[in-house]
Amino acid sequence: MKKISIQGIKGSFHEDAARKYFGEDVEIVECRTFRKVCELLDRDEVDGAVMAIENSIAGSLLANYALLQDFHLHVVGEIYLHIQMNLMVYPGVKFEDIQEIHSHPIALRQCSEYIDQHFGEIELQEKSDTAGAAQELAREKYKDVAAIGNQRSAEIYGLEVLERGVETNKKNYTRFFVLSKHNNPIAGTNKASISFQCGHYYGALAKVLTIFGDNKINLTKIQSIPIVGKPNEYSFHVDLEYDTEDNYERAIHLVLKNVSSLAIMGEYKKGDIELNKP
Ligand SMILES: O=C(O)C(=O)Cc1ccccc1
Repeated sequence: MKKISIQGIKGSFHEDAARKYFGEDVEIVECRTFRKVCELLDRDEVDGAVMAIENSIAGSLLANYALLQDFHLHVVGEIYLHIQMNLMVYPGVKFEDIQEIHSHPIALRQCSEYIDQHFGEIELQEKSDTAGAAQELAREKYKDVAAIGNQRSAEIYGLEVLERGVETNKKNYTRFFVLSKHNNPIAGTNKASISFQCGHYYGALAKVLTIFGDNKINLTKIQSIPIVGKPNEYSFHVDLEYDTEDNYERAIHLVLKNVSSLAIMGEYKKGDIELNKP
């Protein structure tokens, strides 16, 4: 059975993402940090990893972009997960008993309107993942704490869901990368993630972007990342969608002549964002 490392514990949104991509037939390997996720992959102790890279509300996880670069990992796929949050308690605990809410900081932020409306100045505790908050609540049998997380964590840790859909914005998606240490090219790709640096002269970046446009390549994301040790210099991480691999290869060939360095992080099949799902 394939082993897939994730940050956080079983029940987290990372497990949801891994299951959406790989199905039930994988072993989830829990890691405390994203660095550990990459280390296990680098040491060939797992076959793949799933890592959040951006959220439609909170934005990019820049530290994860930096890890991809440091560990030279390959992006072999992507997953968009519709994030729905639930307010969960130890069975029997009532709404009026809740004195604290525990969850991942992004989850707390995404539910701030609901929390403000129903709990006002309640104490919020940040945990390293939503499922970890749920597990601790269940283990310690807290009678005055609620956790915020997904349905899977409520089921695994035996919590009662007091309210579903407590996220402020219902169009809340997180994008995850599927990572591999080894690059096994697949046929029929239509998306790529690349990273490049260009010189400090006028029009340098514009020239690169024009090449993509001229070759019918659709840029879906551009993210600048500071280069450690080189203040005021950045690398650009770009996601590209293409109709034909020929167009893509021609564009990359031309771009190579206009950048100081370029790395192809991966070519893969684009994930379905399912925007119209309820
Ligand atoms: O804490 C989790 O369950 C995670 O997988 C991280 C996360 C937190 C909030 C939204 C999406 C992913």
